[in-house]
Amino acid sequence: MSRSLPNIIITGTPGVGKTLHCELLAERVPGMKHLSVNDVVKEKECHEGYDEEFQSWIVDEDKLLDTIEEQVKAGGCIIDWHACDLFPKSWIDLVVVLRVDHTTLYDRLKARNYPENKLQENLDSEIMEVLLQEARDSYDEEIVVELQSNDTEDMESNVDRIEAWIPQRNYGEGPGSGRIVKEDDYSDNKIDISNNEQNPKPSLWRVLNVISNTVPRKALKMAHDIRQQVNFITGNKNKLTEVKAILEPAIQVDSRALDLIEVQAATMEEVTIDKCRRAADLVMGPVLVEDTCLCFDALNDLPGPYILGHDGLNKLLAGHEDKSAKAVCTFAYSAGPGHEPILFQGITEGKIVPARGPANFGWDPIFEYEGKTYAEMTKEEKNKISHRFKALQKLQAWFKLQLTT
Ligand SMILES: O=c1nc[nH]c2c1ncn2[C@H]1C[C@H](O)[C@@H](COP(=O)(O)OP(=O)(O)OP(=O)(O)O)O1
Ligand SMILES: [Mg+2]
Repeated sequence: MSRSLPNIIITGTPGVGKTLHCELLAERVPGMKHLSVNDVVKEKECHEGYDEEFQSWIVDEDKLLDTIEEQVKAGGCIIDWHACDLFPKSWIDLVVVLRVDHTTLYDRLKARNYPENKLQENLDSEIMEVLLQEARDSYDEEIVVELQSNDTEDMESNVDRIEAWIPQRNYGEGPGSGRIVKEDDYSDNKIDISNNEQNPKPSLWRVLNVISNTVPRKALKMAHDIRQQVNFITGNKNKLTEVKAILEPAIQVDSRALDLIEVQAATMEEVTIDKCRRAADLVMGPVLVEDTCLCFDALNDLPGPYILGHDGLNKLLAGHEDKSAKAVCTFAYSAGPGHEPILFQGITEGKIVPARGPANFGWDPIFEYEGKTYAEMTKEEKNKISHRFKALQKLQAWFKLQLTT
């Protein structure tokens, strides 16, 4: 079906200025209308509800396409959304991907009060050209244009260019019929992505976090599918609670309570590796295990894994001046039976004191760090400085790396 006015997608990372571009263009060009997908999704309820975990409306893509089909087929739509791959190729004549400098984007998102982590994901995504890549993967190369959008001058000139391209022909006659650009017109705007292949492919996790508050169902499903998960094998409920508090929601923590035999070995690393192998064999799948040691400097790192009640621990040090101690946490992750465990260790240095604070978890009341025993701290406080937290930080960094390589 041909149309006298083209359909244009204006896309890009949140904060690049999509909506301003769309509004300006719609004002300038008679017959062209701004179609904000965020608004349509909410007003026409083209969603399957709200995903609390990702803080996003889950877009029902079929319903969205049905809702806008008639309008789009008539032509003259300026489609405003951060995702573009769901619109049928035959509907679209031009895809404009707006780009912005990192510092400018940072300032804009900061002004929108984005939380720091979401802000960082958006910056990463812009740097990694996630949305440009999506546009290039979804449409013929010649209808995808990348334009800089750093200030009002850029915006004016972008809108001029798009406007100048509009009154050309009947659109929708086939691929590339709405070709806009002579390459050299835009050479100054082109970012060299020729070596993009070498960059780690941006993960869907990132793509998803880019999204402000509506998200295609497909993307959400993939995000849930690739969301990282561990099966933490432990007999200790307190450990599990802490591990969940530290890792979730980035990494989902499932658990099985199995009492694993801890072999006595020369080093705590060996103890943990052995425990991890046994666990992997037992559940026949990927596992995470952990072993905690308390090491007293005066006793040459004893008692190590041989932890007693805390009275006993205090008595051990009775004759010693030096009460300094290290809490050492060693996690081991195995991808399954036969896979070599990978270790992540965290150490917090403190000292052993007479018990203070509630006796909820092992030796928490006698391990003092910067004036407070673990037991005197809130959960949040402990989980920011503990041996367990430090080890899990390393684990998280490693998991993140697995996603991008
Ligand atoms: O943050 C901690 N704060 C206080 N006490 C702690 C902590 N972390 C471990 N602990 C205690 C529990 C156990 O008495 C011993 C370590 O033994 P450890 O073998 O690692 O733990 P576990 O046998 O209770 O659980 P698991 O099934 O994971 O082996 O130190
Ligand atoms: Mg144990």
